[in-house]
Amino acid sequence: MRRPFIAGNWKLHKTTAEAVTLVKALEAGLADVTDRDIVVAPVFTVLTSVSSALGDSNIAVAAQNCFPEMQGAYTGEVSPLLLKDAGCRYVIVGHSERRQLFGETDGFINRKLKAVVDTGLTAIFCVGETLEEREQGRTFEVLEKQLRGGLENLLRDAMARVVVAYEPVWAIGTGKTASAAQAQQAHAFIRDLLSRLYDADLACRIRIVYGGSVKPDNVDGLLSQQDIDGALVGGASLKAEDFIRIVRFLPS
Ligand SMILES: O=C[C@H](O)COP(=O)(O)O
Repeated sequence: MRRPFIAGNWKLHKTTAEAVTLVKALEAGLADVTDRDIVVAPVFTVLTSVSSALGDSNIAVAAQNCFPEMQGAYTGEVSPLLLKDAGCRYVIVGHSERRQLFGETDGFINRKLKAVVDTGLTAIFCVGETLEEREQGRTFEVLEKQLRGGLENLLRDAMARVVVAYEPVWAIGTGKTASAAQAQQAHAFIRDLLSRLYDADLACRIRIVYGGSVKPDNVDGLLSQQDIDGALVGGASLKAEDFIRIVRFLPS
C-alpha cells in the first residue's frame, strides 16, 4: 500500500507574513492527519520562515527548484545543500513551467534529480505532455522521453527518494482537469515504464501523483484511481480551506 502524498506548489505567491499565516492555518487544520505525507512548496525567500513556523509538525517543506551543483560561481542559484540547510525535505524538479519558460532540458533535469537525491532530499519529478502533443497522439512517447531522460543513470536505491508527478501541461492553471480515466491511463503507463526501467517491485512502491487543476470538488475522484497516489496542487493550495479539504480527500 502506497502512502498518499499531497503537495502544494505555491509558485510565485505569498510574502513571509502570508506564508506563515497559511502554514499555521494548515497546521491547525491538519494536525490529526497521520496517514499521508503533506508538503508545502513556498518560494525560496520564505523557506526558512516556513520551516521554523512548522517546527516538527506533520507538514514538510519543499523547494520549487534547485541548481545541480553544491557550490561555486553560479550567481543567483541555490543548491540542494542550502535547501536542506533551510529546512527542506523535498525539491520539485522538472516542472513544466521551468521546462517551458526557462528552457530546462531532460539532461539538466537529470543533473538536478541526482543532486537532490545525493543530498538526501526527495525529488518531486514532474512530467507531462502539452495539449498539442496529446492531440497528436504522442502523450506516451513524450512521457517516456521525459522519464528516460530525467532518470538516466539514476540507480534503483536512489529511486526511494523520488516521487513522480504526472502533470498534463494543458491542465495546469486552466481549470481543465484530466478526467480520472485519462489520468489513470497516464499513471498506469508511467508505472509500467518504471517497471521496465527498474523492476516490478520498485514500480509497485513508487508514488505517482497527479497535478493539474486539482480542486476540492475533483480530488476524490482522481485519487480513487488505482495508480494515482496523491496530488501536486497549484492554485488551490494557496487557500487553507481548499488545501485542507484536498489533503483530506475521500477515496471511494
Ligand atoms: O505544480 C502544480 C501544478 O502546476 C498544478 O497547478 P494548478 O493546480 O494551479 O493547475
